[in-house]
Parts: sequence; structure tokens; C-alpha cells
Amino acid sequence: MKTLAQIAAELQGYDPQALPAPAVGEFLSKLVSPVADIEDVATGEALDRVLARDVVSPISVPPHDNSAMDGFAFDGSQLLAGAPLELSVIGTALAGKAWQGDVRPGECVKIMTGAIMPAGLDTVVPQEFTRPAGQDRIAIPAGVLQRGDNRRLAGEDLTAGRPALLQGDRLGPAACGLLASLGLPTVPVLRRLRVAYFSTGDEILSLGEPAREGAIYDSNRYTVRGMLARLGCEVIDLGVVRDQPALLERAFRDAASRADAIITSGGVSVGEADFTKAMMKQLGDVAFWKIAMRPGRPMAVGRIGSSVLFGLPGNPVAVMVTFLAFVRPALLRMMGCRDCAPPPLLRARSVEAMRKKPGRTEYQRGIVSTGRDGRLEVRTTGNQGSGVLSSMVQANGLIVLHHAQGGVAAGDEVDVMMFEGLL
Ligand SMILES: Nc1nc2c(c(=O)[nH]1)N[C@H]1C(S)=C(S)[C@@H](COP(=O)(O)OP(=O)(O)OC[C@H]3O[C@@H](n4cnc5c(N)ncnc54)[C@H](O)[C@@H]3O)O[C@H]1N2
Ligand code: MOO
Repeated sequence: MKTLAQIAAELQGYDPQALPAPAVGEFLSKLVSPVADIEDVATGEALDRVLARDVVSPISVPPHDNSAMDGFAFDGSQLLAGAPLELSVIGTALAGKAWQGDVRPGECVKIMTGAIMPAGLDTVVPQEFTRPAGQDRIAIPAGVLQRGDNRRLAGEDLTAGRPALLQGDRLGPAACGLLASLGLPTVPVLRRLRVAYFSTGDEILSLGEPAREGAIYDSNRYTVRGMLARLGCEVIDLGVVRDQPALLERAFRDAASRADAIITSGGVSVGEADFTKAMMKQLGDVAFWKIAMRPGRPMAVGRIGSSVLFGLPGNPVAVMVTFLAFVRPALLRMMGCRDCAPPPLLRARSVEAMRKKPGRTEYQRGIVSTGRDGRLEVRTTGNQGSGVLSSMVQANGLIVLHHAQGGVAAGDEVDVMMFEGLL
């Protein structure tokens, strides 16, 4: 386990007081490492879990050559360019009930989608391409078909003995279906990541408490809980912790004893009535960053005991932006994922001008839609204040104005990080 000082020494030009946003990901990737414990779970319960080992196909899928269409199977070597073909229908192959007999030249077998191809046959003509040509006979017009059409080959999806999924794959719905197609009732996965969260601040109210002057309800706890749930993490919700050393110490110690990662919100800036930073410093190896970005400028990172600490700024939008850009990729790495990159960027035409100075990364809340010309366009949600949580509800992506980038004119293309389904 490297100390923060060791990681800092490995990074060129590391300055915690003016950290470019791209350097944050690099730092965090050196700070965190994947969990090691493996458990078997039922395939039906494996959604969002991370594979602990490669899964080698025990069988081929599909197990036999079979038909992709309802139609007639025949030996495609009889197809001659420019010529129609007439065939006698000598039997029927059903899905789950194969045709067993011999099929000679001039003959075909009626076949259903998914039925095993009769021996020696390699081509299927869909029913609607044919016309009747007398008792138990069909005609295939010239030019509608090529040899091999509408036949699915054994093993074309998965081949016995080859890896079907790789260690570190995060199991989405398709991967769960794939495991089931292999007949695997259980799958080895890494244990779920345990993440503790608490909000700090004397002005923060929990739900159920009566409103009072100067106080606001805790929203960060709910956004963080939701974002962690989307990642498939086990959430240890420690609620709101008052700004008192004894309470903060208890919360940090409790979190560190139970969680792989601790996320907090608030108390990482330069405010006066803040014991949060002091307690982080006292209990752990923690750096206090000023990131050259907006929103999400102040952030604390490090370790308390063996737990990784992400001390997010208090502003509700800053919490979500820093989570998406930095915490989520770091947690994915801790979960053992092969792919822990931040969401990919896509290009969209900005319908409005945006002011921006080079020297920091800005994440503006954007609404991406399809323009009249069929191309993607993006508009901002308006007020970009980092306390305006409604902007995150309206937005479907973050417009990323990069570190070195200046202002944007209406009509310019910009990068957008889509977050639908992630946040
Ligand atoms: N002199 C400076 N002041 C500030 C700076 C700075 O660099 N110099 N940075 C600003 C930025 S940027 C941010 S972000 C905030 C971060 O401050 P803290 O992390 O110390 O957070 P707090 O002061 O506790 O709260 C900030 C803001 O967010 C609200 N908040 C906090 N927790 C919650 C919660 N759980 N649910 C909803 N809202 C919450 C809180 O009431 C404050 O309004 O500092 C700036 N100031
Ligand atoms: O972290 Mo702050 O959002 O830049 O207000």
C-alpha cells in the first residue's frame, strides 16, 4: 500500500493546491486496488457483479448448426446463378425435434427457426421467398438466395473451450444471459465493495427533522446512495454527523472498521467552523486538494486505516460531478473491473455560447438532443451554480470544457459525458 507521499513522488509536477482534473484520475488509480475475496453467486443474482475469473465455455452455443428462419432446408450446391430451383418437400424439422432421414438432390425439408439442420444441408430458403409448385413441391425464384444463407453455425456465438467472459467483466444483463446460455447456474465473482457515507455540517437536517432557519435538508446522502446503488456497492449509511470532534472521530473510526471506502460530503474547503478536515488529518493519511475544475474544486483524498477516503465538497452538484469524474472510476477499480474509465465523451453541437477561461476544467450541465438535421446538439440547463441540484435532474450529460480550452461559440462542437443510467 503506497502512502500519498510515495504516489505524489511518482507524478510529475504534482501540486495539491492546483491540480489539473486529468491528474486526479491518475493519482487515484495509484491509490486504490481491487478487493480480493471471491464468492460464488447464482447466475440470477449476478447482475452488476464483477467476474473473479475467466469463464470458459463448457459447451458451444448454439450446440448444432440450425435454421435462422422458418422455411425449407436444402443442399445449396444446387443453386445456379440466374436459375430458379424446384424441390420436393420430404419431411419437417422442428426446434427440439430433428429430422433424421437422408435428403437427396431435388429434395428439401420444411424447417422451423432453431431446428437442427438435417445432415448434409447448408441453406434455408425463408417460407415467404417460395411459392407452391404442386403437391409437396416448392419453387425458389432465381436470385433470392446464396448458398449458406439463413444457417446458424454451431459455436458461432460461443465455442466450447474458449473464454466467454473475462476476469474483471462487470456483469450486465447481456452477460448474465450469456452465462445462462452456457447452462452455468453459478458464477465466481468478487465480493461487493462496502462503501460508508456520511454528510457533515451543523446546518444539515435529516429527513423527518423540522425545518429551522439557516438549516437545509441533506440531499447529498440520497444522491450518493443512489450513485453507489447503481454501481452495485453495499452502502453503509452513517447519516448526518455534526461538526464536533468526538462525533466525527466516532463516525470515521466506525466507517474505517467496516468499509473499503469512505465517502463524506462537506467540510473540505477553508471554512472556519470545520473539524472535519482536522479529524481526517488526525486519523489518516489525507491530502487536501484544490482541483482546477468547476464545480468540485476542494476535495480530500487518502486513507483512514485501510479504507480509502473520498472527502467530497458539500455543494450538491459538486458531489455528483466529482463522483462521476473521479470516485466512480476509482470504485470500479476497487471492485476489480477491467474497464474503469470514466464514461466516454461524445461530440455535440452547442446551441449556445459558453464563457470559459483556459486553465481549469468545467463541467456544465447539458441537455443533449437530436437536432433538426439529425445530428446531436446540446444546450445548458441554465444556472450552473454548484448548489442547483435541479440542473442535474434536467441534464442528461455534462458538457466537458477541457483544461486548456477557451470559450465556446454557438455552433461549436463540444465534448459531452452522458450520464443516463449512471447517476
Ligand atoms: N474562501 C473559499 N470559500 C470556498 C471555496 C474556496 O476555495 N475558498 N470553495 C468553494 C467551493 S468550490 C465549494 S464546493 C465549497 C465546499 O465547501 P465544503 O466542502 O467545506 O462544504 P460546506 O461548506 O460544508 O458546504 C458547501 C455547501 O454545500 C451545502 N451542503 C453541504 N452538505 C450538504 C448536504 N449533505 N446536502 C445538501 N447540501 C449540503 C452547504 O450547506 C453549503 O451551502 O466551498 C466554497 N467556498
Ligand atoms: O466544489 Mo465547488 O462546487 O466548485 O462550488
